[in-house]
Order: sequence, then structure tokens, then C-alpha cells
Amino acid sequence: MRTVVVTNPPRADADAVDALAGYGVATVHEAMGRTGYLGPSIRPVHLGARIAGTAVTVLSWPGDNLMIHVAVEQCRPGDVLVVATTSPSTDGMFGELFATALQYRGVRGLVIDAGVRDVAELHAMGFPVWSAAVSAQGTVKATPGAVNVPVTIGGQVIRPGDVVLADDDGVVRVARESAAETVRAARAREEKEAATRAAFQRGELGLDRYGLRDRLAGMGIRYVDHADYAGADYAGADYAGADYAGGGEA
Ligand SMILES: O=C([O-])CC(=O)C(=O)O
Repeated sequence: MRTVVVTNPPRADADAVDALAGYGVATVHEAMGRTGYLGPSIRPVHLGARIAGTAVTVLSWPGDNLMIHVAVEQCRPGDVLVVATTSPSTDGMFGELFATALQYRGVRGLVIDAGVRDVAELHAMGFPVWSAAVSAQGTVKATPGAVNVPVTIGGQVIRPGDVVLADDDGVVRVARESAAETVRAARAREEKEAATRAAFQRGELGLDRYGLRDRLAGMGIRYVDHADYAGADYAGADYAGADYAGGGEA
């Protein structure tokens, strides 16, 4: 493993980062062509928060939070701490003491591909966390790692200074160069969704709005009244008889 601390990485434009916080993770993920999502294994520890910030990244040895202490010093207001481990770990590497130090530095939250603890205290102090696990298992401060190098979480490469957007749906990463463009795409996506919502509130069907009837016809889907279908054409009728796997058993 590279043992390095990179200082002063480029960070995404602060206005664009703040603007992204106005959109949900699902919206931004869709707006980026369904990319960037860290997947369902990185979950909010508490519901109800939405943050966007610039990543300060940590690559740690599993069960060892030495490099998180190193990373705290590199954090600036508006950052989000992003912690990956060199091999899978669920140990409780982070708790309310780290959160206290990060809050002092204006850090907006934590994304960690490992465990956290002191869940009640984190909630009480309003420090939002997305993690792979909750675990009281303590860790050591023994092994060097890296700060502000690219890390991989949930199949996504997160570079220092990239935007991390997190809410109840999980976490999405936006490349630091694309923050402003992604804000525009998210706004367009939200306008489209608003129009669709209004149409659904009027009773319009997705089948018509999305032009799905022609697609279904192209797939050979046909509509048959139940009275005409319940007879010989009922696929389940055959299945319920001879083909019933459990039929011969006591
Ligand atoms: O210090 C640790 O090992 C992690 C922790 O519990 C805290 O940050 O409060």
C-alpha cells in the first residue's frame, strides 16, 4: 500500500457542491446516466439528512483508524470524510470523538466502507454518517495508509475533491470536474419529474406518458378479458396438476 498524505487536493466548485445538496441522490444518479451510486451496502446510520461536500479520502488498514486521525487535519469546511479499507472490515473505526473533531473543522459528514459506533451520540450531535456497518468493535492506531488518494467504495472510484452527495437513499459520487454540469442535469431531471408528477396527479398513466403501449405491442403482449382467459389458455391450469413437484410426497 502507498503510505502518503496528499495535501491541498483540487476541490469541486463550492457553489456547485452546495447546489447539488438541493437534489436527491436518486435524481443526481439518474441525471448522470445512472452512474456514480455506491450501492445499497453503504447505508445511512440515521434517516433524514442530506449533505453534499468535497471528499477528503482515507485508505486505512482494516481495524485500524490511525489514518483517520491523520485525515482530520486535512479537512476543511465543506468537506465530507470518505474512508475505505484495504480489505473488507466492519470494525467500529469511527465514533463521536472523531465526529467532534470533524464538526469543529466544518466537515459535513462521513462515508465509510466499514463500521461506526456511538450511534446515539452521533445522532444527538447531528453528525450524519453513511456506513457499511454499525459495530462497537474497537480498533487500533498502528498501521500506515494513505490520505487523499483515490479510493474505491461500492464500485465507485472517489478522488479527493470529488463531490459526495448522500441522503436516505445512499451515496452518489460526482466527479469534481462535472459538478456544475451535473447541477444543470439534475435541475432538468427534476423539472421533467415535476411535469410527470403533475400528469400522474391528473390521472395520466405511465403507459401513455412514456409511450409504452407500442413497446408492449412490439413485445407481443396482448390484453385478454378474464372470461375468455380462464379456460384452456390458462397456463397455471396445467402446472397445478402433474407438474407439482411436491405432489408425490407424504
Ligand atoms: O476513538 C476511536 O477508536 C473511535 C471512537 O470510538 C470515537 O471516535 O469516538
